[in-house]
Amino acid sequence: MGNSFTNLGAFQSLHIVMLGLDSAGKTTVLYRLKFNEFVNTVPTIGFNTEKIRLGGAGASRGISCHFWDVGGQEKLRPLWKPYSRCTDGIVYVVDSVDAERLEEARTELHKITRSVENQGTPLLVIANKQDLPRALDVGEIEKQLALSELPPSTPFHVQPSCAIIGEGLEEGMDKLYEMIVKRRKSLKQKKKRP
Ligand SMILES: Nc1nc2c(ncn2[C@@H]2O[C@H](COP(=O)(O)OP(=O)(O)OP(=O)(O)O)[C@@H](O)[C@H]2O)c(=O)[nH]1
Ligand SMILES: [Mg+2]
Repeated sequence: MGNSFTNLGAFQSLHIVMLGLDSAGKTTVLYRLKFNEFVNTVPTIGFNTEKIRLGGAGASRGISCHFWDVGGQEKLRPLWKPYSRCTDGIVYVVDSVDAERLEEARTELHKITRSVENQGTPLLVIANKQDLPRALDVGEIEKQLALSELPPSTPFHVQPSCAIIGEGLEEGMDKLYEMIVKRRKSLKQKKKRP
């Protein structure tokens, strides 16, 4: 017997794209989720992709995801749009210490969520590097990224994390998964209506 969450997980793999400025910690998050250990990274030129079965004890446990982690350097950002097309969810990783570049992070995030193909796609913002002194808290990150100005159709959650030790990542993926399931249910109901 399964509930609607496990049923969704049994039949398909979720397509998740991971975006964010260079050095935010995307690749560290990717390999943390994949191997449950710290992997020393180099800047991503192009993208990394991994199929990952989520762990933890929450709603997303056992769910298969196909992650695309796209490099965040400025010259690579034109890749973000094609990689984020028709995904089930967007993970946007932010360096919570890099206050100077939060405005840039905000501009890029709003560009991607405004794109027609991404209307309604659930968004998980990872406020990463919370282990460092002077890391901005979730409320401040939410404000600086102007999340209240995202398109009203975009469900989002902000998750504090430290990708080095993996803190917060499972909770974040649970939230993203719950938003994805909710969206699928409402799309299904809309289709049923005459
Ligand atoms: N202190 C701390 N450092 C972190 C954390 N997450 C990642 N880092 C470090 O931040 C640096 C950049 O991490 P990456 O994962 O390579 O960043 P990225 O977002 O993939 O960067 P690009 O590939 O250039 O887009 C590395 O030195 C990581 O070890 C964290 O939670 N805390
Ligand atoms: Mg990378």
